[in-house]
Amino acid sequence: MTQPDQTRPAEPQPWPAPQAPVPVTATVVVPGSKSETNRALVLAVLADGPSSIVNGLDARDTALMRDALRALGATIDERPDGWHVTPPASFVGGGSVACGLAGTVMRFVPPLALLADGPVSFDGDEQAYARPMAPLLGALRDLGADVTTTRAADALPFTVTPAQNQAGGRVSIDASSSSQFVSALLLVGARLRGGLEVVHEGGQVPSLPHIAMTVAMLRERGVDVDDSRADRWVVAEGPIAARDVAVEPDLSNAAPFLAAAAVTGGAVTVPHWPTGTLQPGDQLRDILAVFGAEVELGEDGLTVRGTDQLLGTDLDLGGASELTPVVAALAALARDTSRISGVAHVRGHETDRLAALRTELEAMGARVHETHDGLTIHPRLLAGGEFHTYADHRMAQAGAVLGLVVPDVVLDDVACTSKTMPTFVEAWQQMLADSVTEVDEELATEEDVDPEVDDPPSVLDGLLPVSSDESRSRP
Ligand SMILES: O=C(O)C1=C[C@@H](OP(=O)(O)O)[C@@H](O)[C@H](O)C1
Ligand SMILES: C=C(OP(=O)(O)O)C(=O)O
Repeated sequence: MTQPDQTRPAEPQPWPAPQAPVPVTATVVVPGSKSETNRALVLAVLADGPSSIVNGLDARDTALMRDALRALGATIDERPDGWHVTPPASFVGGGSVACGLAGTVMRFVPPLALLADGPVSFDGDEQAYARPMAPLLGALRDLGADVTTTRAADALPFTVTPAQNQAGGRVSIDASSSSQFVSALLLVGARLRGGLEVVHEGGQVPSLPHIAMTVAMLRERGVDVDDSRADRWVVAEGPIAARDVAVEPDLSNAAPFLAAAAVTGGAVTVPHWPTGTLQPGDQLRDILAVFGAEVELGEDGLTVRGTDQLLGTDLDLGGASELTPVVAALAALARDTSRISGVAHVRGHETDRLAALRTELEAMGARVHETHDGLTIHPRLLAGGEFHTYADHRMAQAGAVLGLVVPDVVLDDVACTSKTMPTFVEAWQQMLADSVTEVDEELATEEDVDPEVDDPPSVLDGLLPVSSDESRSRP
């Protein structure tokens, strides 16, 4: 059987988000981190020899990255024991790169074109044309490349024709709309003649933990990076050492599963949660705790237990902005008002996430106010209906969390989760099935110790049919 082409946008798939029949109680294994996988791939093709990557995320964003790197001449052999990456002897131009809707592809790959022997063209999904690119394209021009765009704005689609001298130097950029511009330049910096100094000039750079991840992964490969001053990074010229790596689980993709425990009063464990990590998703431990959940990092992984209180809260998500949609879903189900700040730039993510969240939560009955850099969410009794995902995997995650406790939430498309987790629906359904089994087993154990009960009940026996005009905010 031929495998579906993961690099294409998946056909939209409407999805009635399942309500939780019982408090969600399960162990959920989440696949590898998108951010680590795509950095590991880029660094492997820039390295001084072959590398292997174990537990790399296999999803649309990383399939696009693998194909992009192949278009530049790299060999990536996907074997059962991991991906084996051989860098090209020299980067080849003349090809075209499909970026889909992947920020890491549209930002991390164009600087590699500086090393190519000819022009490289870049295109993406229609929705990607709205994502900010201008600061990075400006930096590539400052490094001698000719960058042409086929639409009016400095955005996708575009072609990068390198100067052929592979010279580095100093570039100044405004990275207030995405940290990925900085990461993109740092990743290639050591391979440019004279290295690279990147200076940010503008408002606050978001997602700083993602830049710290880039710096750490460069240092792990022997690259000298000076990040001792705020808003300035200096990468010394030198080889990037080949390294065999294992990718951590994607902690941001754990968010909806852990949130499921918080909103239903259940308990979800995500195994293999790293005890030291640079993924911003690790902030979920603090975030879920301020919402009132119990959070425990132990040998089995991270366990989140819902309590009978989901509290409103004020959160600056500037460092972990990819969590905004799931956090907004939690806020809409909380007891009182929440304020999310520090995330003005998520207007340039897969969709304008602030507008999308306001629209969808208001349609369900919440009162939501868009601020200059976030959302104020006043919870109300919520009702189901069509929940639009805007081709955004994290909007789909938010809709799934809401659907656990609000009847009749129907996502217009759940297939967009394939961007970073093609197994999302399967994992969600398995989580709910495991929760039911867990409660059935508990009831059976009670029956063992109580001989009066002769017909062991199933938790499903007690499930009330949910009528479409009923709504509730807790199961
Ligand atoms: O470098 C990365 O891997 C990422 C950086 C962040 O981008 P922004 O700085 O644009 O938020 C984050 O939101 C995105 O999901 C992944
Ligand atoms: C912003 C995100 O992705 P991207 O890497 O496409 O920027 C995200 O995954 O939430």
